[in-house]
Amino acid sequence: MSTTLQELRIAFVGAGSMAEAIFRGLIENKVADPDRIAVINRSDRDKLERLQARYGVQVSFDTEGKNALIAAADIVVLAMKPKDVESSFAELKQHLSSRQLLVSVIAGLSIGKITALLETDAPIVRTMPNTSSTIGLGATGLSFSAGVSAEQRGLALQMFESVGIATVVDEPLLDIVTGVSGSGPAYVYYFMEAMTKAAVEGGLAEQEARRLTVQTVLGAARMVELTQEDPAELRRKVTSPNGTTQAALQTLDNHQFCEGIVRAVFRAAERAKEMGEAIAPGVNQR
Ligand SMILES: NC(=O)C1=CN([C@@H]2O[C@H](COP(=O)(O)OP(=O)(O)OC[C@H]3O[C@@H](n4cnc5c(N)ncnc54)[C@H](OP(=O)(O)O)[C@@H]3O)[C@@H](O)[C@H]2O)C=CC1
Ligand SMILES: O=C(O)[C@@H]1CCC=N1
Repeated sequence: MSTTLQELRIAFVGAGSMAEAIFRGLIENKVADPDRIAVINRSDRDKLERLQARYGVQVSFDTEGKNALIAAADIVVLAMKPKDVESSFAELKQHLSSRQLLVSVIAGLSIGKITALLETDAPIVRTMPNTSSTIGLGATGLSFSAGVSAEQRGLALQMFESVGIATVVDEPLLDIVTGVSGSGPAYVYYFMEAMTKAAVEGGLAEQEARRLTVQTVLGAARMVELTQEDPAELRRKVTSPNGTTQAALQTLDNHQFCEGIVRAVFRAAERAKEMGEAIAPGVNQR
C-alpha cells in the first residue's frame, strides 16, 4: 500500500453526515483527490447527485457500479448507522479483500465484531470522529487491529489529522471518547441554544444573541487552547467575588450543571457499548 492518501482510492460506504464531514475535509485540505474518492449509499439517489455535484466525488446508482467502486478501493470507510450494519455487511463482505484497509466510524461496534461479521482478515481501524471534521476541527480517537501495519497506521492518522486532531487509544476507551468528543459537539450546541434563548428572552435580537453566543464560546475555547491555562483557573479570573458570574455559577450548581455533563458523557459512552452489543448479538467476536 502506498504511503500517501493522495495515491489511494477511498470508498465511503454510507453517505451521511459523518462520511461527508470526513471526505469534505480531505478534499478541501487537498489530502485526497475527489476523483479517487467514491461515495456509496443504500438508496438516496438525490443525495449522491448533490455530493457528486458539490465535491466531484465518484458515485454509482446501480448495485454493480457500487460494488465495483468498493472492490477498487484501497481504503473502505464503514459509515452507516449501527442499525444498518448487519444487512449492509452481509452484502459488503462479498466485495472486500484482505489487501484493503477498513476504517470504521460506527459507534460502539468492536473490531472483533467487524472482523467476525465481514469474515475478513483485513486490517481494521476503529475510530470515533466528530462532525467538526467538516471544517478541519475534528477530534478523533482511533484504535487498530493487530494486523494494521505501521504504514497503515500512518495513513489512518494522516486521514484524521488532516481534518482535525487524532489520538490513538486502547479500544475499550473509544466508548468514553464517544461520550466526550463524538457526541460532544451536540452538548455544546445545546448549551449555545440555551444561551441564545436566554439572550432573546432578555431582549436582544436573535441575530445579535447568536453572534454574542458564538463569539463567547469561540473565545473561551481559544483561551483554553492558547493560554494553556486550566479551565478552572480561567473561570476563576471571570468570577469576581460576589459578582454576576458567581451568582450565575451558583445557579448552574443549583441545577447540577457539572453533574449533568458528567452523567451525560458517561451515559453516551454506555449507550455506545449498548449499541455495539445490540449489533448481531449472537456473533462470536474474533
Ligand atoms: N453524526 C455524527 O456526529 C457521528 C456519527 N458517527 C457514526 O457514523 C455513522 C454514520 O452516522 P451518520 O453519518 O450520522 O448517519 P446518516 O444517517 O447521516 O448516514 C447513514 C448513511 O448510511 C447509508 N447506508 C445505510 N445502509 C447502507 C447500505 N446497506 N449500504 C450503503 N450505505 C448504506 C445511508 O444511505 P441511505 O440514505 O441511502 O439510506 C446513509 O447515507 C454511525 O455509525 C455513527 O455511529 C460517529 C461519530 C459522529
Ligand atoms: O449519536 C450517535 O449515535 C452518533 C455517535 C457519536 C455522535 N453521533
